[in-house]
Amino acid sequence: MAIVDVQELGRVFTPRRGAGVTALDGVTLSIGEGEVLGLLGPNGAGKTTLSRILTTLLLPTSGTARIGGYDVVRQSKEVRRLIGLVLGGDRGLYGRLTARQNLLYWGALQGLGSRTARQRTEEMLERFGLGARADDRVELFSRGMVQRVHLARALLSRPPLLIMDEPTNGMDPHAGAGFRELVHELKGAGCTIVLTTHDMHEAQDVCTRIALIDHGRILRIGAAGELLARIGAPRTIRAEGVTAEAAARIAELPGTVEVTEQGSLTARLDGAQAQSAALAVLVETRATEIAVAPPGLTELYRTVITDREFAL
Ligand SMILES: Nc1ncnc2c1ncn2[C@@H]1O[C@H](COP(=O)(O)OP(=O)(O)OP(=O)(O)O)[C@@H](O)[C@H]1O
Repeated sequence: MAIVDVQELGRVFTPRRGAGVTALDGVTLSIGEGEVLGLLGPNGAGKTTLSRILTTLLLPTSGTARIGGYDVVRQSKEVRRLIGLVLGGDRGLYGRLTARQNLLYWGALQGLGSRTARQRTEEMLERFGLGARADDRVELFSRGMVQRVHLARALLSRPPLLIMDEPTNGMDPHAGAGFRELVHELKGAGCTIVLTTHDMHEAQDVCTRIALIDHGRILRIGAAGELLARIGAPRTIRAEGVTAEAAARIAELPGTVEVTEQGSLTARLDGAQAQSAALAVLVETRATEIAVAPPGLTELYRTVITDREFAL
């Protein structure tokens, strides 16, 4: 059964003056129970807008979204009981309150009852390694610690659906790995997760499906393996000790998409023929550390999302 059902969802931001911005442009999407759906796309693609509508923080201007059968606009109270929201960065916590106070306060807002709220707060502080700093004000925490408080808060009411907007933003590699373990664990417990991230490795590791979004539209949606097979994304060959002549020969092979050289070489190659030819050149010219990497989400992303001019 679908826990999230989105039909032709749209959101236009209309400023007082000037043209409106279409942040979401007719998104249709269904998410089954126990899925982990990754939302990937460039800055300004519409991912946060979609998350905010699903969590009832923002109204759509067209279309519908239902969570557990409840409409996010007309039945927002029921929807809020089903979701936990994890935001990136400093949004959404009370800096002047301690970690423990933030969790207790949130538990009260969720109507948990003081005994349950206290019990779960202690559980969460322990689980996220916040015990030693539980009575420090959150504004004194590092970004990674703030993220752990966010996660603890979202899980306090044990919601069946978690919406996470860049939850690992600012986490160190250890905390990031801990986060991925947590997602696997939650998935095992039947939790459904919508995860916005710019981290392709994280998405590939934890997501059961990926939605690539740009200009407010879903461009591709499916399991990473399926999407990769469909587009035939280029493979990457890396090598060390590559001569300038070898790099030039590889750059000229039909099927070479890109060659970068910085003492070592990285070539993106389309098709088996280009790959074999490049390997032959590398072996012949005695390159070392030759490695072929299968296409991953980075290649998918680069193929589907057209380059944008970098604009601030
Ligand atoms: N309150 C707002 N008023 C006007 N425009 C907005 C508002 N919120 C978002 N937008 C615009 O809507 C578009 C989509 O923004 P959104 O924040 O959803 O993107 P995103 O995919 O989450 O980007 P990022 O990866 O940078 O977080 C952007 O063009 C953005 O400028």
